[in-house]
Amino acid sequence: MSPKIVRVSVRDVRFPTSLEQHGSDAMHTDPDYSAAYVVLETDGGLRGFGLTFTLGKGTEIVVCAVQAMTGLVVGKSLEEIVRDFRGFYRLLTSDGQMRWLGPEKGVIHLATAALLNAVWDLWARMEGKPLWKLLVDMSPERLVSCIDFRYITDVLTEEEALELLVKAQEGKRQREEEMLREGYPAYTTSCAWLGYSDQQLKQLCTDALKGGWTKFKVKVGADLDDDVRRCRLIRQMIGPDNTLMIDANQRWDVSEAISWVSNLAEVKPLWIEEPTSPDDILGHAAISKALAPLGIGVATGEQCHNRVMFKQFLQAGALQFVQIDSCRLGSVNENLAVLLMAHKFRVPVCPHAGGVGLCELVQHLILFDYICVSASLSNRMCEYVDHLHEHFVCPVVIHNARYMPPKIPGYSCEMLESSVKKHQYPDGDAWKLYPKK
Ligand SMILES: C[C@H](O)[C@@H](O)[C@@H](O)[C@H](O)C(=O)O
Ligand SMILES: [Mg+2]
Repeated sequence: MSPKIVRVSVRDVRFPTSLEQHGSDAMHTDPDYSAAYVVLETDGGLRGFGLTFTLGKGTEIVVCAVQAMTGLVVGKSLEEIVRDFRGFYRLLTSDGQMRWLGPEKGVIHLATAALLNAVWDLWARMEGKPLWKLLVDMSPERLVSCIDFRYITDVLTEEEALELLVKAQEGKRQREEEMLREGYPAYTTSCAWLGYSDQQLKQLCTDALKGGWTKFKVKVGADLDDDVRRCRLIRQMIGPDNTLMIDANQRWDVSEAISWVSNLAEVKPLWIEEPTSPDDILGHAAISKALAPLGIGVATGEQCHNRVMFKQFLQAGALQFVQIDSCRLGSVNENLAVLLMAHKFRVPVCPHAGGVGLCELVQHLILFDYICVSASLSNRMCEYVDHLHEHFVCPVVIHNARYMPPKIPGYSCEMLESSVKKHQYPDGDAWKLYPKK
């Protein structure tokens, strides 16, 4: 008997990370890492856990959006959902009235992600597998049946997607064993948030180097002199052979981005991330073209709201690194579409992670990408941020700067109930201590 979803609960959970400037960047100066946290309850007692990531204020709006959608989920059995997962994805994203609030972007899409992440978690638990393994063991036919190809068939048809997946079956077992043995390479963003002092930067960088990290991302974009000083400092500490990336979080206009980044070329960044508006595809293309001679690529995706946007970024040659996000796109379903398009265009995927729960979630997707889609580690790495893992039942495991594949069934985003209770906004005990925003 397939479990039937009988109740959906959603809670507003916030962590006061802004107190210590964790997560700060040129546009988000005081983020409180937060989540709309969803629990699906079934008649058999099995539960599914999902979330979408937010920065504090406004999480209550996402919670409301999830509540508005629960009628589409309650009463469905897991079997009914996954038998036609594409249809279920469409049901959530194409409701004749609610789609007006998106479509497939903004708050309503974040809510879709939270709900669908919980459904995937439920499915993986039901099968007794971690999500990445559920995906790895699925047939190519089953995988493509989860994807909504609407609006992307000019670039990727279902038949082509199937072909790509069938081709990538070769060597799959060896890659799975390799991942279980060695893990997936990661980079760290935790050393150089914008609000950290030079002293902190140095200390965190020293610790990270000791811990085996070789790839580092630095926040830039508020003040050029500060950026030059901070980036030189980090480059000096990590040496010429380690990798450095910079991230401006959408701070600049197009020409400003080109000149600002040219001024930082001496520190040899592999990429500039989110140089300008996340919606400006042609702007990113112009930046990519201007920076290519300097050997600097453009990375973006954490605020790229759907597969249609990614399609156009790829068509326009506007990015050289695709940064999928487990909570911005419509969960695994839409991420599968983007992984396959990126593979077709031969653009490496380097997922966005961090926040709260994003590392836990996205590790599954990138493991699947390597084992079953890209079959390559060249120019690829997954972001890692060292905050808030202690609140999860199955936190990520990092060894030698690599994500070790999770072994426990599910999608890894179940939080400890004690943490949820304590950080629930606005009544949790934690928020009795901290000033409310
Ligand atoms: C507000 C957040 O911490 C962002 O700064 C963060 O997601 C960042 O862009 C990243 O790439 O990790
Ligand atoms: Mg970023």
